[in-house]
Amino acid sequence: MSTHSSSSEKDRSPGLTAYLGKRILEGGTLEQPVHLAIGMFDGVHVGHQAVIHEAIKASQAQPGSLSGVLTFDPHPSQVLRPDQATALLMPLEQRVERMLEVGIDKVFVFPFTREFAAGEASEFVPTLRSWFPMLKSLYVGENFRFGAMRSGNVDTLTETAGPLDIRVGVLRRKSYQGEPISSSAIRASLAQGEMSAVNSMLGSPYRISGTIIAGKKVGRGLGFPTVNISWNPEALPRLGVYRVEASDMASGDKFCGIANYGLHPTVSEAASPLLEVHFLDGSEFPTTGDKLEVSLLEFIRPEMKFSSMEALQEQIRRDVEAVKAKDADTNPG
Ligand SMILES: Cc1cc2nc3c(=O)[nH]c(=O)nc-3n(C[C@H](O)[C@H](O)[C@H](O)COP(=O)(O)O)c2cc1C
Ligand SMILES: Nc1ncnc2c1ncn2[C@@H]1O[C@H](COP(=O)(O)OP(=O)(O)OP(=O)(O)O)[C@@H](O)[C@H]1O
Repeated sequence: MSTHSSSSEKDRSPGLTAYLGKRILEGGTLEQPVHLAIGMFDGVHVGHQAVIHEAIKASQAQPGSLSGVLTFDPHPSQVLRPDQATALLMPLEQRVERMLEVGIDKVFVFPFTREFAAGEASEFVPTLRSWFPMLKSLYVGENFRFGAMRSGNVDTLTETAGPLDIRVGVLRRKSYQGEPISSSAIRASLAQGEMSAVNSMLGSPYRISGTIIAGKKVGRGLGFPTVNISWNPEALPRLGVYRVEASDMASGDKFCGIANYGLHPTVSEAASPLLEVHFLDGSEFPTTGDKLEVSLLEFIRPEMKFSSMEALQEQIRRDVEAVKAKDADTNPG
């Protein structure tokens, strides 16, 4: 995307937005050879990463070219069936950040509209060419569908790209335990608390980032002080207790911890789930206002309503012992 784009270039690319690092560039076409991975990429899972790596490899083999991801926002389900919209694993900003971490040069976000969805499949590649005049290659998974009624598939893509001298790379679907990895499979495992499956399919621990907000200080009375994280995901993890690793986003300091994601029905039932973390080691803990990243490593048990605060306290004591033992196993010495 040219930073010096003229107004006529802007006219030709309605709303295509490119993210490069933290900088957001609006409008313009990309006047540079580019190799593109295409898709929604919610979660940026291991299968998505394989597709993205193909675009990176292609650009490395062609000096002077860029690797890019072309993705869409909002999610098609929000536009086409808003009453049953897909609950996403991550907001757009986190998705873009993950794709940049994976090593892509730029992320291009195109607004997904009903009009775009109704476009003929045969027009898809020519449209891409109008946004990226020097488009060299495209990478998708074998299940990629596009165009009106999802009528376009990898064959349509190859047939329409060939005459424009654009190479198409199609990747076999990556699997986990014999089943294809997909954003939907990860959402289902997350709802079941199957963190080993979630984290394996994602290729790295499921991460939450949020600011620490003030709590009611009940945890302190229980003997297990917690920090509350402001976080409202679309795809909900199973309510319960987790072994976590927390990282202070300003200092980078890491802390082993135990978290409860739930409604804390024993104390007073909350209207919506809250994530709270009790740190197990260190002394200078992050506090209210700090930004924290929390990785959910393992599901320990479901949240329960206890008959007394003493019973809850006793259970948390056991949870903490269990988590410390697992941490010791994971990081011996
Ligand atoms: C490891 C851990 C496990 C917890 N498990 C439960 C539980 O099973 N049921 C429950 O009602 N509350 C549970 N809680 C939540 C406590 O009730 C919570 O710490 C307290 O409500 C904190 O409120 P505050 O942040 O406003 O001080 C748990 C908290 C922690 C840290
Ligand atoms: N397991 C996989 N292995 C390789 N490529 C994949 C895999 N899953 C998806 N892709 C490809 O990655 C791109 C983005 O995938 P997309 O987000 O559209 O689908 P998905 O992960 O299957 O999600 P959903 O479950 O929501 O359909 C597409 O090109 C798709 O074909």
